[in-house]
Amino acid sequence: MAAARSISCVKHLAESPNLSSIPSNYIYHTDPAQTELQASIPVIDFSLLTSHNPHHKAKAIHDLDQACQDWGFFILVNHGMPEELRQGVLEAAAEFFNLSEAEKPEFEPENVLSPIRYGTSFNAATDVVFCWRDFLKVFVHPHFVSPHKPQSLRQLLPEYCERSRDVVATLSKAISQSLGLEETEMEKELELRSSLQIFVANYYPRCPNPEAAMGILPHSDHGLFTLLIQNDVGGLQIQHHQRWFNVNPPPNSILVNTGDHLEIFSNGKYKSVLHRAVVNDKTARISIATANGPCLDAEVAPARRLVEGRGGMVAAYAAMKYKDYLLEQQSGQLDGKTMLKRVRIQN
Ligand SMILES: O=C(O)CCC(=O)C(=O)O
Ligand SMILES: [Fe+2]
Repeated sequence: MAAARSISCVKHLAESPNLSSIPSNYIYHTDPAQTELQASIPVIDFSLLTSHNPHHKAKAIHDLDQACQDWGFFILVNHGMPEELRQGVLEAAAEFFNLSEAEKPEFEPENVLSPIRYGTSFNAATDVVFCWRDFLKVFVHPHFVSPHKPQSLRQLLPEYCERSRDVVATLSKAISQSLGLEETEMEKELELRSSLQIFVANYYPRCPNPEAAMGILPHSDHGLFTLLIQNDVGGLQIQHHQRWFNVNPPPNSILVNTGDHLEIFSNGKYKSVLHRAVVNDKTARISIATANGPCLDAEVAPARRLVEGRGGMVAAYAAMKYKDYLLEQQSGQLDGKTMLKRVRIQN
């Protein structure tokens, strides 16, 4: 059922003929949006993570470990995702946002756990500063749903999401090993067979004052790994050593970032990374961020074998059900890593 009050999307606002500057509730005062710094993000050759050559595989796992520790971000190449599928999903997302204003309200949600959520900003009900962004979020696993239109999205979504989960399954095995655990330990403890996967399409229209607005405010993602693709328009920035860096991924690659639940599971070895999206005055940007987390009912804590026994580390995070974490994080305002700090134990 659609929400009682229809939201006003930023795409519609941006396309109004006389818009020369952004309304004041979109003005972001905290930090300048622009930076000259270009990130040199580590590149991981995905095919080597499943190599039959043990040296190649060990080297790839080592590189992944370093990338997650240093940046919390990496570029995946040789990932096996067909280029037509990547492009097709981006075009299908564009078609969704191009549906008429009369066609989209049926996708407005009742609450933050509704399986299909079309909206604007982050949480328009509570946001103080609005993001220059419209979004579509679809819960695609463990129970697959899809908006019934556009047809192209309905057709491509199952394969895109399944292939993304395959990528994440391989990453989870590699990360288990780089934590010194058995290959399947993460999968078992976090019940990844019923993992929550959310397909998020972001639409950032052209903006008349790009330096004063923000597409998505600084945040870390709640899950384990987010897979990100974009149309050929840049805008993603990540924080590294307290400074913001632009990220310009090579064509045909997938960007991956680590989320809060990887930080918790690894007991702080792999910190979730702060990122945000800036906007521009030339071209609309579309990104697809597929969030891959534990099972909603999993009680997440640092991996048991890391913290148990005599030689174990002290647990730095309290256990919390993923569903409760998600509900709390998504119900408020997007605010850096505030939610993660709530489960962090001050030792
Ligand atoms: O659009 C981007 O590059 C980032 C999107 C993002 O961070 C998200 O959807 O969580
Ligand atoms: Fe994100």
